[in-house]
Amino acid sequence: MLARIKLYHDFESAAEFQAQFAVPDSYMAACNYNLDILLDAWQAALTKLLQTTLQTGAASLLKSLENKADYVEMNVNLGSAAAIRKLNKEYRQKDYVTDVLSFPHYELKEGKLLQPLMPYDLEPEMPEEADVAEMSAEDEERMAPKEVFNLGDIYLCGDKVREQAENYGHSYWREFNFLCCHGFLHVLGYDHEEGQREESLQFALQDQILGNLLILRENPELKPAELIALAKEYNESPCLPLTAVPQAQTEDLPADFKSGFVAIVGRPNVGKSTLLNEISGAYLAITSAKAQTTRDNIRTIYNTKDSQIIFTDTPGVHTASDKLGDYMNQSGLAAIKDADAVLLLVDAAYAYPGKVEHKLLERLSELHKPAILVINKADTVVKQKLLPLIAAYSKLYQFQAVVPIAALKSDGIAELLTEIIRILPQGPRYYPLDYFTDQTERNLCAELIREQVLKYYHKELPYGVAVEIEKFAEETDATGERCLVKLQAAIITERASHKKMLIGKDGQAIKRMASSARIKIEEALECKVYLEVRVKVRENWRDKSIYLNDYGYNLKKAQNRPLQ
Ligand SMILES: Nc1nc2c(ncn2[C@@H]2O[C@H](COP(=O)(O)OP(=O)(O)OP(=O)(O)O)[C@@H](O)[C@H]2O)c(=O)[nH]1
Ligand SMILES: [Zn+2]
Repeated sequence: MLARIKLYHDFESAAEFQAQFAVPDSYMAACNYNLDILLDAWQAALTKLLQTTLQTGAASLLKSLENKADYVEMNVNLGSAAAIRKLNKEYRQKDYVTDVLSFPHYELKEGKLLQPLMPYDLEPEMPEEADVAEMSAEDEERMAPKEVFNLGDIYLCGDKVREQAENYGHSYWREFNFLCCHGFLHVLGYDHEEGQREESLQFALQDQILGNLLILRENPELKPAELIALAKEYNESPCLPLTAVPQAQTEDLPADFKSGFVAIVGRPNVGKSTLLNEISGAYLAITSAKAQTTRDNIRTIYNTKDSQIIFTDTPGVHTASDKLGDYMNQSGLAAIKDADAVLLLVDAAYAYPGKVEHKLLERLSELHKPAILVINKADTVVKQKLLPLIAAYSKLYQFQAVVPIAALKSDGIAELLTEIIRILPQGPRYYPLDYFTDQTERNLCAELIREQVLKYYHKELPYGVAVEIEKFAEETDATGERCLVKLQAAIITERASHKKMLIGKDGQAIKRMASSARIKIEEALECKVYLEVRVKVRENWRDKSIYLNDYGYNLKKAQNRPLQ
């Protein structure tokens, strides 16, 4: 079984192609303005992408096709902005240019056929006539009709590839591959718009597939020699072999394997992020003594032989006073909706149910969610104090368990994990064993800088700060190990007066802050780091959707990509 790409476009010349598909000049120059060479190189890349996508995200489909299909293929159509806009209007009633559109031929859900495979699902293809009178056995084999399984079409808009690559500050190559991968996954029945679980799954797969192919955001643009090498590869082998068993999922799961999504919710400052870090054994979510530290959902994956738990740390639910606050609350509530179980975290010292807890419990009842009451910071009170507290909560909700812990001291974590696994449903291992978080290094660096801002500055200043990583460049040593990361970060603040305070007299304040941030980042990335920080003022950014998007606070992640 082979993976095969059918590549289509209706441009007349290389010049028209370059203009309409917004191809960077470096690509055109690399292939000497010969369109055939460029398309061969893209064809090679897309075939690899299809091979990896199928093996990573459609093992079940490949199993169904094993010994039946000779080719599993995808049509990739390269279109102008106008052509994509027309399709988007015609098929989705959306009158704007979008980046990629997908049209599946079969009904698939997450890489599985929803209906059994029928003989007519495969299309026979006659090989070109051999020009010989007598055929050898080998020729006959070659001349036998081939069975083709055509998955569907994606339409890619070059203008958008160019535009988004520029907006996200990565290469055209990364964006091109990202969008095609995104489109392929839609054709295979992955849909991030359906809910948080679907979103995690699709985005984790995207990361994993592009990671396997080493098509990373921080990589430079494709080099001319690489483009030529790809074109050559395509001419040598236009199709790539498909194996039905994906590399990452060869494990045989026990029949009673349990898995699920677990949301950690509660008011600000109860220790949600501390608990997440404790469970992951890594520092993924920044923490601080100040309330409202976490702004976004962060996931970590906990694996045992018989279970997989996907934890989501959420921003504390509070009374919001701006759009950022709304976003934070919605993130928390959305995590509950898609969870298989919920941990309601409360602080042992101030735990009596208040407005926030009532709101969260209301939500849990509406959705009939199994929940565990987790009383954190148990180290700060005497044991007797816990009993009346437990009684007060038990009146409000039928908890599956009540577990006192001290996240900061690792107390009670094992008991908590046991209780969680007990109440989880049977299910698959959603993520491969080596995937443990959706936190990216880039985002973690931004968060570690924000953590130091929370530590070094007071009053309302830190709450008005966002951090943007403008440059993330890596250097490797002779053995290929990463030895240096050069970071350029912008601290976004909402007022000119805050900018002054951030910088401080002679830049002392920002230097001190940046130097402790650098040390934290070096610990996290395990290599030397150069950090350059500057301050930008964006008036009232917390209340402007456009800035919230820019700084990564967007409920429809996919970095704000429209549904394809
Ligand atoms: N004494 C004690 N302090 C703890 C414990 N767990 C967390 N803390 C402290 O509580 C503070 C808040 O912890 P975070 O993990 O940032 O709290 P959070 O719930 O994530 O807060 P937000 O992100 O603001 O919603 C930090 O100063 C932690 O060190 C604990 O078990 N015992
Ligand atoms: Zn937090």
